[in-house]
Amino acid sequence: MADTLTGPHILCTDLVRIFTADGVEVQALQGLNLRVEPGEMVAVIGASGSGKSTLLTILSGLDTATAGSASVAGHDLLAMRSRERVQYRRRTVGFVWQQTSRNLLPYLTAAENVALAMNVAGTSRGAARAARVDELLELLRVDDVRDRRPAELSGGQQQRVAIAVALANDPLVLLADEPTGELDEATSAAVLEAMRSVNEELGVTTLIVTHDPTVSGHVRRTVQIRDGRTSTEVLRSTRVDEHGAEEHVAEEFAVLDRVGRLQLPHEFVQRLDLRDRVRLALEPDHVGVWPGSTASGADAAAGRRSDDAAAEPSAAGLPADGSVAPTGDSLADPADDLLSDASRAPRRAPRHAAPDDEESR
Ligand SMILES: Nc1ncnc2c1ncn2[C@@H]1O[C@H](COP(=O)(O)OP(=O)(O)OP(=O)(O)O)[C@@H](O)[C@H]1O
Repeated sequence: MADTLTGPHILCTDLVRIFTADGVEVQALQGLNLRVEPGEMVAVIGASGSGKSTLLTILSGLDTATAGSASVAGHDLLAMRSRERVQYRRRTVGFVWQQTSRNLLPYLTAAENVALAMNVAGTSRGAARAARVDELLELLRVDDVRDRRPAELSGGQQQRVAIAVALANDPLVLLADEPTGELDEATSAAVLEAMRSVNEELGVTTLIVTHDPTVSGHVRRTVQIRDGRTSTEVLRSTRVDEHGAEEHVAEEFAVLDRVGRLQLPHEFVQRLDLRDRVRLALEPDHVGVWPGSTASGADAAAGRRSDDAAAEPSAAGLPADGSVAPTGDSLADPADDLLSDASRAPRRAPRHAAPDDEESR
């Protein structure tokens, strides 16, 4: 299928990957939804075992999902035949892995590694290829070590060269799996900044998968993955206040899937002792959620009136459009057993727009 510049560059819908090991099924991805627009730079962050590598392996064309759909730059990853897969991996996407040995050949210099990627894909020759190698090494600020082999480079230089290799064939999408996993904090920050400037200068759509929460400080959008699903998102932006001063703002949102499911943040669930089933109330601009498993929870919900706008410590309020700003981790699937006829109580939507002092972008 031809590449496309219209529509999302990454689109996963209800993506499922089930592994079977020793007769036991493991659901690594449990209906994951993800949409990344052209030119975006997004970090997917999650704890160990949450399904990050499984997602990236599918997006890179090395594995296929059990169910659902996934497309990258117009390529349907579940329907792709082997010939298209080869072209896809050579030209449409570029990869940066955590281990240098997976990114670079040890017996080639930095410049030769970049040139090899073009040679394999047959994308350019002669002077054009040499010029492209120079351009990429300069862009990644490793032109001064172009004639060194990987073992003669620092960890940060190795990853910069790896990024140059990944970009050699001008991919539409750059996929990175823990690209800073083996680097110290300062070097990680420098490599992430290099990826950010590549994203801005070349417009390549970039997806970074990592367990490192500090990566979120280098991207505008962070998607949290938990138990094989996307649970929350943080969007960072810069606003100008009424005095003309710039402030960085981070807003956190719960992710609502196609059928209306969301994961309540773990801290909300714990604070209100929500379990088994909860009560819901639809209000003009939000949805209220109350503990439903005890008589006192039911009574509390039933006793509230819709003109009571005071803050109420035993309920969580969610705007009807799902654009809430819950914080922290989330639990899987609390919405499956929701009761729909709860009594009503309005609540100020806890929309969260806190100034962000970190070096947010
Ligand atoms: N080939 C496999 N066979 C069986 N189970 C697997 C396989 N690959 C992954 N899993 C399981 O799927 C789940 C998700 O694994 P995955 O590697 O995607 O997580 P991750 O978020 O990348 O974790 P980490 O940060 O530790 O690499 C885990 O429970 C893992 O044990």
